[in-house]
Amino acid sequence: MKMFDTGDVRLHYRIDGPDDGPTVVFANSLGTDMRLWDPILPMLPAGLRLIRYDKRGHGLSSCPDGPYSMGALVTDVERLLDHLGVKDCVFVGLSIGGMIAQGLAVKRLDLMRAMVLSNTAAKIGTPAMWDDRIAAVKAGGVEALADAVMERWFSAGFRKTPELELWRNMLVRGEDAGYAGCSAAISGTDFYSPTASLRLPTLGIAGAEDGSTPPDLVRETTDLIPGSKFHLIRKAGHLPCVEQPVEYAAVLSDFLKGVGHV
Ligand SMILES: O=C(O)CCC(=O)CC(=O)O
Repeated sequence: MKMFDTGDVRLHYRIDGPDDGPTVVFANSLGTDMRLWDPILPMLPAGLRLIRYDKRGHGLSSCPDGPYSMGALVTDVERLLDHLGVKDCVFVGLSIGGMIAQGLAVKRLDLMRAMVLSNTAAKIGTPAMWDDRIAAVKAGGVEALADAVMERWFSAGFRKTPELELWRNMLVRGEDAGYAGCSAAISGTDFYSPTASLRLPTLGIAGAEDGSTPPDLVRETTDLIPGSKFHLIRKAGHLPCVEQPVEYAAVLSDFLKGVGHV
């Protein structure tokens, strides 16, 4: 467990693997922390330097007053990667983490060899939808949204398993202000034009039962980048790294090999 003060926020991060290994950076979704990646990391090729962090308002990172902007979320990870001397990483972002990936690629392509846009899009939802969600969190906390979020995050099959409770706990025990702050950042983001200008190896991953970023939406964003690849994971919702970790790790490992990272 490590902490880095960017000047604006204290970010909790963790590094697994050798200091000199090819670097893979993971950015997680709204309402989750870095444990989102626990199911897949043991299945990735040995020798990688795996960097995870909790974005502002999430996990063990500090929770500045909101609302947040996408620019601030991108700058947070940019400063962390500069602090760690990262260059040439593969950046894996899920949902809002995938928006951060797009923003970072536009701003600092020198940091990235390739990116994975998992269960994400250039634009997610509408400002009115996010306003309603932020108002609901302010009135009743994230708990007020939790049952609906579970329906979007997980397939019907997974929602019947005892493991669901763990992920629901992660969501509702997070900071309400962090959830609302990051919701505002998503609301204000439309990356269609900047993402279409990107030229780097990109893999899109979607879950067939994703109620937040359905496969067509993920594909539309991935297709903005010429030469990108796309993979659909069946029997999974918004968090396929949780529901189908073996397939997710295999697809990611193949991509890492394809871009010469292993
Ligand atoms: O998961 C994210 O980062 C944003 C997309 C979303 O709204 C997830 C959800 O449906 O709760």
